[in-house]
Amino acid sequence: MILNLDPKFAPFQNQDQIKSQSFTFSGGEPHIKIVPDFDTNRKVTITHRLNSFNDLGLLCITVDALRRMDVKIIDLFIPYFPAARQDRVMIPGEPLSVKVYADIINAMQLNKVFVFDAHSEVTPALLNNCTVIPNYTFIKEVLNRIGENVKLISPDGGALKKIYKVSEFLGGVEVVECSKSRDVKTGKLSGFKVYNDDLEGTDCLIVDDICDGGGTFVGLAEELKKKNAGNLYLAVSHGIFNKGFEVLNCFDGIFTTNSFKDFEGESVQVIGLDQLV
Ligand SMILES: O=P(O)(O)OC[C@H]1O[C@H](OP(=O)(O)OP(=O)(O)O)[C@H](O)[C@@H]1O
Repeated sequence: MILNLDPKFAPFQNQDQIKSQSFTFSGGEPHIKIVPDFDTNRKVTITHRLNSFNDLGLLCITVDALRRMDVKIIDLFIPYFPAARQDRVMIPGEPLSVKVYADIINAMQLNKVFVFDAHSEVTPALLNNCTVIPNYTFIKEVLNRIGENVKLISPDGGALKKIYKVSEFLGGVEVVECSKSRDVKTGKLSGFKVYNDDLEGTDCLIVDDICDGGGTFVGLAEELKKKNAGNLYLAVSHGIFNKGFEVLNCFDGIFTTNSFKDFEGESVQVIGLDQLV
């Protein structure tokens, strides 16, 4: 049975649904009332866009409520894993945030945790019983929309590990490897390299897990344009887009899923996870 915690994010509609109402008390604490009209011997899958500690609070009390109703088997589907990029301590004094979230979720003793296109191998390594849902069907749907005559562009080493698997799934679409460098002291992006000189007129699809401010992709697009690439497209599993879409106007098409939020009316094509999992 499915228990959706975010009314705007409701995948798995073809399965039996548990009714609930969540709200926030005036003091800021989350609360939920689950309608106890279902067979608690059945497995419950909670779906939740868990983007922050506030969302984690609602998840914690929901699991508590289900346990008090004697639900034994609980799965969790959280497409975007918060702080997945804080998967290493770069300088003393920083937290290992991804582990903090993982430890709290592990303490809930869930049956399975499903994450969509995890940022790195650290997230599934830290989470008990974690299954990572790959981005293959998402990228396949993007190619359905833009055509298959493109090269897949991997922005950096992190993306590279995954993009060859995407290519294999798609029947061997060509991959172009790239790298980005950061200033050691400030962590700011300082340069990009594209390891393919034969891109004249070639349509390119940059594939990555997250677009946050977009600096990675704007910088890479400039390098691709220097090589006279054709149309440029961007596909990211998790769209944060904190600087909006104006900064990304070098792209002929931007694609994401609704793992983080909805982006209604924005200059991005959102492919719902309900179509992909
Ligand atoms: O839109 P932006 O603000 O440019 O951020 C997007 C980039 O950030 C993440 O990688 P990150 O640089 O954290 O990769 P790393 O873990 O390999 O350092 C993500 O995988 C993208 O490549």
